[in-house]
Amino acid sequence: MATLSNSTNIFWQDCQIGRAERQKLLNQKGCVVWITGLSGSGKSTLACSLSRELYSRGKLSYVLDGDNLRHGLNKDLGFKAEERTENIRRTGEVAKLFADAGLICVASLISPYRRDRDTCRSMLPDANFIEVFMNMPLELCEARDPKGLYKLARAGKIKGFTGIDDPYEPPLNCEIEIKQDGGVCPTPTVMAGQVVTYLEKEGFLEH
Ligand SMILES: Nc1ncnc2c1ncn2[C@@H]1O[C@H](COP(=O)(O)OS(=O)(=O)O)[C@@H](OP(=O)(O)O)[C@H]1O
Ligand SMILES: Nc1ncnc2c1ncn2[C@@H]1O[C@H](COP(=O)(O)OP(=O)(O)O)[C@@H](O)[C@H]1O
Repeated sequence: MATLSNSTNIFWQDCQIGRAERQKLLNQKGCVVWITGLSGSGKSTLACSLSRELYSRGKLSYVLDGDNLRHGLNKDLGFKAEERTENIRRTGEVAKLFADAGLICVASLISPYRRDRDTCRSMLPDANFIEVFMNMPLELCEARDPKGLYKLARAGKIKGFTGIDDPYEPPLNCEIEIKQDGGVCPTPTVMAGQVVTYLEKEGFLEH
């Protein structure tokens, strides 16, 4: 990774129209819904379903998907631990800006390391960071394998694949946990409903 020098002599610039005004306009409160879990656990599926459900209620959201960000903003980053850390940090900073814009920002990344997720949490007022853990067994994710990546990882053709030969650290204190019920995965609509219920209860869907 390139070493960047720190900026000096910089000053924060305030503006008359701020977060409060934007939130009033949108009749909602900006926040970050951070979805973490193994590849294939259903992060993108939940993110899209949630965004659709919020849209149908007239609420503005924006999805930051790990795979998509790696096509642009984070295209210079690979999957070494320090590159994942930088990937999460940058995404956290962007998510913070979206939340400041008044949007419900839905970030869906594996984000395998607890410390990196906690760093993003610390960028926002605590209640505004909602961590959603896709608690799906590795066996299920591997059986789904929609991109064939687990197969490649098992064959040793991808090194450092999360859950196979790179660690995933589950959250210790997440706000929402999505898991199987009696061995059955909830449908995308039910998963999204669980998050919407939380957002509603915590007052994010009104000003
Ligand atoms: N080594 C390795 N480990 C894990 N995942 C890998 C790897 N190589 C490629 N991929 C693909 O990259 C997607 C994960 O990108 P993320 O930005 O979410 O990863 S991370 O948060 O930085 O760990 C992930 O997408 P999802 O399957 O949607 O999670 C994979 O498709
Ligand atoms: N709740 C669900 N019920 C059934 N299949 C699901 C569910 N969530 C995700 N899937 C399927 O599992 C696969 C992986 O989902 P995806 O959202 O791409 O996971 P991730 O973003 O975590 O890699 C996809 O084929 C998707 O259709």
